[in-house]
Amino acid sequence: MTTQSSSIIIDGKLVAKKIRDEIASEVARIKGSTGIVPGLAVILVGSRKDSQTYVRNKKKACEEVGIESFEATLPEDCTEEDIIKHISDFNSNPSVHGILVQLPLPQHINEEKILNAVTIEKDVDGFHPLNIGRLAMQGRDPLFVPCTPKGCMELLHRYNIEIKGKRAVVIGRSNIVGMPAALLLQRANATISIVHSKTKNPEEIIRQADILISAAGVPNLVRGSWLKPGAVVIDVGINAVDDSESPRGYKLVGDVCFGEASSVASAITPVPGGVGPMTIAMLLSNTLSSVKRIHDLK
Ligand SMILES: Nc1nc2c(c(=O)[nH]1)N[C@@H](CN(C=O)c1ccc(C(=O)N[C@@H](CCC(=O)O)C(=O)O)cc1)CN2
Repeated sequence: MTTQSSSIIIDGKLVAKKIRDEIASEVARIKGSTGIVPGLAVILVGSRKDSQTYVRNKKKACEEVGIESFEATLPEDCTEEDIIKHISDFNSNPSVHGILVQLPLPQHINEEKILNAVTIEKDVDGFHPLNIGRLAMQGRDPLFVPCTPKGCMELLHRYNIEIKGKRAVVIGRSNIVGMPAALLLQRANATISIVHSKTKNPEEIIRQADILISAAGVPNLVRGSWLKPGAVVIDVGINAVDDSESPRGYKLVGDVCFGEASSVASAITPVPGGVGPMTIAMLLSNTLSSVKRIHDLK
């Protein structure tokens, strides 16, 4: 007889709501005691529907917690200089405590040049090379940690999942998720491996994971049989697949076959409703830390 266990579902939507409520109280306390209103500036280039939705959701989340939002929307064919001009204005605007440039940028724009222009003190996305460099170094601390990987770590902490001494595998090595997620797990004293598109026998490495963070962007890549029984699975993938039954014509699925994995893992994040909502909650959290640091508030 085989016993089928089922895993704890890590509810990112619920945790993100709790964090937003905590941030709203803090923002109200700061406003009440100092009159300072935290401000977040978002720069959107082009007209990608998904980016427009994320930016709209960021503005709405700011509004709900009492953070003032600033926005610059630029056309697809704008120049790097146009974007940098807006960044410079926000860098020197004392009402703005956080600045982000929504990614991806159009092909003709040099992402590195743009991200380097955001002052490190307001880099609430944590993408500036100085912040990433500090994250990678022993004994140094970044001013900000990228939001999605920070959200993954927050979920592990809030569900009391021990990281120290565990074997952690990260699938994907992107600058915005995979690489910083691996660095954060290492800083939390896990032993890490990174699996990527050129890795030989990825299943063999993934099967060793006590904690798996998948950020591959490939729908249903990870099968239940690839997991170590009892592993904790954090699925960062948000992949749209055709679905004629959905009004949108598509549905969102993760990198991990949820049905198979949930009978092997001890805990797992769903898609949607897992890591995604944590990204925006962590952005608000970084903006709150920024206003506190800039104004030397407790
Ligand atoms: N400058 C940045 N650009 C991008 C980032 C980022 O952190 N900074 N991350 C992603 C997009 N992103 C935020 O910008 C983001 C992605 C997904 C979600 C989310 O809540 N997803 C939901 C599903 C939403 C849906 O139904 O469509 C979920 O997973 O439950 C929030 C933010 C790339 N660009």
